[in-house]
Amino acid sequence: MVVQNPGTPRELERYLRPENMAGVGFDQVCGAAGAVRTGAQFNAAPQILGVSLNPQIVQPGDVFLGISGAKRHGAEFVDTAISNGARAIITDTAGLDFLPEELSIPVAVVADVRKAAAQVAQAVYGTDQRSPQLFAVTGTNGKTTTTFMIRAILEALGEETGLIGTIEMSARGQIIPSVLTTPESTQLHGVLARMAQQDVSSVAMEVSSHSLSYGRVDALNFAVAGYTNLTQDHLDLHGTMEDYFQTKAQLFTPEHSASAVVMVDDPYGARLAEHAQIPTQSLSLDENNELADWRVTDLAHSGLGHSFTLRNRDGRLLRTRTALPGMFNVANAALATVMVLASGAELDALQKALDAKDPLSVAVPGRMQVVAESPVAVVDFAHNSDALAKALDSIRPGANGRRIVVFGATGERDKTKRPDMGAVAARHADIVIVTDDDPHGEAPEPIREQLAAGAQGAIDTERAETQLFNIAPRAKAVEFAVSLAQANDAILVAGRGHEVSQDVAGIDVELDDRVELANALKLHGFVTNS
Ligand SMILES: CC(=O)N[C@H]1[C@@H](OP(=O)(O)OP(=O)(O)OC[C@H]2O[C@@H](n3ccc(=O)[nH]c3=O)[C@H](O)[C@@H]2O)O[C@H](CO)[C@@H](O)[C@@H]1O[C@H](C)C(=O)N[C@@H](C)C(=O)N[C@H](CCC(=O)O)C(=O)O
Ligand SMILES: Nc1ncnc2c1ncn2[C@@H]1O[C@H](COP(=O)(O)OP(=O)(O)OP(=O)(O)O)[C@@H](O)[C@H]1O
Repeated sequence: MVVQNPGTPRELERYLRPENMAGVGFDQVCGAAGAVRTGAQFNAAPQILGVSLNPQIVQPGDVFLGISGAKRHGAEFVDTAISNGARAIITDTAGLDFLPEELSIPVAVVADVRKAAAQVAQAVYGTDQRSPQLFAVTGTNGKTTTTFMIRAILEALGEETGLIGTIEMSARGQIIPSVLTTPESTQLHGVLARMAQQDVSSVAMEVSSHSLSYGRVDALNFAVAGYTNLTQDHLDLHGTMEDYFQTKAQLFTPEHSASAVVMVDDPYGARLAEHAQIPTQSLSLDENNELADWRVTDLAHSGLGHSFTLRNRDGRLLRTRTALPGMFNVANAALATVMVLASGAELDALQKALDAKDPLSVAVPGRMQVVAESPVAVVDFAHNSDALAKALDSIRPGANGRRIVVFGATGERDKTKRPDMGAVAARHADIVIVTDDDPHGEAPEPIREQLAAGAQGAIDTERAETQLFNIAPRAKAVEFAVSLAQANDAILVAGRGHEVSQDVAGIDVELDDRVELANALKLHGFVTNS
């Protein structure tokens, strides 16, 4: 079954199951997860065909995992799970209180259902027996881009590949829409078993800090884990940068990964490499960093892209290029290349694949996507300070041209980053237009005001020449940016990248920055690339 556009989460969930499941006895599943059967009346041990922790999308034959969430307990929804075909439930002691006295399916109890979920899924889907080789990429920025590059290199080497990440999942080129950056463990083991059935040999996967916090990647063994960088984001979940770092660091332990490649150009990367618990190769963009195992040297810029040499301390070298703009994409390209090498690829074969197929120039939807050349008009996914600064530095206006930026901030997510995003925009752009991103359930005006206050602070103290505007809705802000632009300017529309809708108070409104920007450019008489 090829799912190009699953219409609902239920259809997607159905796809994430391997085909022709023989089933595993519930007692065997409980044994694997350390779950203890409870209730004398529950003697049956049904065959389990799948796993879900979302009662709404339980599939017939599933074991339903009733987790204790931040807002609700999943066991509250056991009736929904049963009506969708759940054959058994595993929950915690708190969950038992929500179960009706007369229950038609067997129950087992574990101390922590989230932790047990990966073991349950592994037992049901047999991923301990058969799974593709896994590449994990973590870090604040660059995960999606690096995984796209790893997939492209592996394909250039002739492998059948899979991808799991923010934009999409894919198996042998078939696109499977993605809901989370890193899916729930219950879904991950299912999709990996499915990929193994399709003879996918290697999978490049994004590992978010949320997924490490919630144990979504437990019971997976990564051949190579890659670290991009760590800068401020997600403090709503982590509270402090130290907690954020320690969460990411879990990936670089024998429990999760066999080997690692770490960019050591930020202090957290340096710490990670220094205290490595698994074989780790360090990588730096600084050609003078003699402590790094791999360095980027002989950097040359051509057009928007770059060519460079990856040089190891032991004398090995690879010459390659990426057409993607921004020095950060050199970092992503270098990381992807060294990760593939660390997985055992031969240097000569890799060099030939890089030369023949140019895999590091792979287009990544909504990442530094160039919509027009004059003015330079770019849509990018930058949604934190570091990415915004780097994306703005990467767009080059012509002589005497200005940088114009349009951006917002997501509602109900890390609010602490907003003032700094505003300040960064004011420092790196000449015209700053704050607008809406995904407000979710938050009122959009205060979000814009917090961004604008940050920008105003930097204007008052550092850069009086920057002009600031606060404009909503987003389409109007984009059109306003273009109305101000001259042919030698550069416009960056940041924050939403590949996304095609905006979540306003729980309602998805159609909105694609690439379409809005192209339409506005045409309206004002500019030529676009589409
Ligand atoms: C903040 C966060 O990550 N929340 C996750 C967390 O939610 P929670 O603890 O609040 O769960 P809850 O809403 O109390 O629900 C508990 C249980 O009751 C069930 N329930 C709940 C309510 C209801 O009406 N009906 C119902 O059945 C739920 O299905 C669940 O089984 O546990 C849920 C179940 O495991 C996750 O689905 C949920 O992820 C939500 C969807 C989410 O948006 N997560 C994002 C932030 C995330 O994980 N993002 C990262 C990338 C971040 C980045 O880099 O930008 C990712 O990997 O995608
Ligand atoms: N190595 C990097 N360092 C800093 N910024 C980067 C890097 N790579 C990409 N970026 C910036 O971050 C944005 C997001 O890139 P990408 O989607 O590859 O990262 P991500 O880690 O997957 O992000 P997210 O977790 O939010 O989906 C890009 O649009 C770009 O502006």
